[in-house]
Amino acid sequence: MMELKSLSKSFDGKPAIVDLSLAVEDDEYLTLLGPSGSGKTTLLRLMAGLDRPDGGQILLNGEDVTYRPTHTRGLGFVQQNYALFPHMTVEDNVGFGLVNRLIDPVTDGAEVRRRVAEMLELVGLEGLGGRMVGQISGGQKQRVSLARTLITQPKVCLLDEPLGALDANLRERMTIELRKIREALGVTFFHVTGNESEAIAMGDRMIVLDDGRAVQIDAPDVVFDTPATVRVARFLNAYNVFSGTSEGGVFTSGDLRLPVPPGVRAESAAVHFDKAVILKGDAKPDEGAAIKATFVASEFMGSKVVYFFRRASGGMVEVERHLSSSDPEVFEAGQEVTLNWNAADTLFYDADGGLIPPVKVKGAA
Ligand SMILES: Nc1ncnc2c1ncn2[C@@H]1O[C@H](COP(=O)(O)OP(=O)(O)OP(=O)(O)O)[C@@H](O)[C@H]1O
Repeated sequence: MMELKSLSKSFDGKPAIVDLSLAVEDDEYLTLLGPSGSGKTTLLRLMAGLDRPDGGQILLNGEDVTYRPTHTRGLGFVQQNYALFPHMTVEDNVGFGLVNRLIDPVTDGAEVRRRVAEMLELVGLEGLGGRMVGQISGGQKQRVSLARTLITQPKVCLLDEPLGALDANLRERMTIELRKIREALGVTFFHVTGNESEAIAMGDRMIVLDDGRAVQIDAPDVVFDTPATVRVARFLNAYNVFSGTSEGGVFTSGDLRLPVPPGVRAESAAVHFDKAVILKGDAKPDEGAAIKATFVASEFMGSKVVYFFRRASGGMVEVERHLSSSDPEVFEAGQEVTLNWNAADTLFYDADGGLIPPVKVKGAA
């Protein structure tokens, strides 16, 4: 098990990691999601021993490794740019770490070949061992990079945006394969991503990093159902967020009016893209939340369609429909609609952006 205790790191007086604590369990798939500049790479570099923290501790199985050199930590690091040797074959790249490591190098050529072949098979590269790195595709380079790290049998494997350079199709396939490879080896993966769908699909748990702080650590479905802060809700790219004010038990944002428990001062409301129904013309909304909007555009994205509307009171709203549940609806540009959802599906956030724990309120279905 790896434990991070109150880690902090600043660059030129500007905090990059702030008081971050986390326990990474054995045999788990953790994803770290955060916007650009939130400190993801910095955190990985601290864990790997490539940078020193200003404060805090890193423990590996109870042992303090905070200032131990990288190669003694038993960690693997798959870097963003693959960092392969272009003048070597795939086989030599994969075997390199095994042959050249400082501690316990493998010197028996037959043993190296056997382990390289085993690893190439695991990552789906059998038959390509003799190719030069320049003669394989981006997705294959990604696998070589992974194989090269995994062959050294790390206890924890750090992956810095490992699928970032791949096209959407390949990324989807590798998402499934990474999970399978991890499960086959029983090694812990700590996978950094800026992509929210990747974080949901891959991990047993996800950590959301915002401005150097771990603002939420939970199972992916919990993060998606109840983002801990309004910034997380925005960042997940799955919620419409409305800024407003609360008075006398009512939250108001333009024409949106929603009951909130007395004394609650919500300043933002968020509703998931897939919660609203779209009512055309004069159709009366159900009780609950309703806003007037006009149709702007729609976008087909594989198994779903996303509709974009402009609110009468300003700002854009998105509604998502999964095509397995209905055929796509057709709207004309500028067509007036009412977006209507169950008030109980709304999350509220306070002035500091913190989630107000959901409670049943009057008017909610
Ligand atoms: N060596 C450095 N010197 C000075 N500032 C740095 C250094 N490394 C990172 N930073 C700063 O620390 C903050 C966090 O950077 P980091 O690279 O960890 O973010 P990130 O979440 O990995 O971003 P991205 O997704 O864009 O790679 C940023 O403000 C960055 O400018």
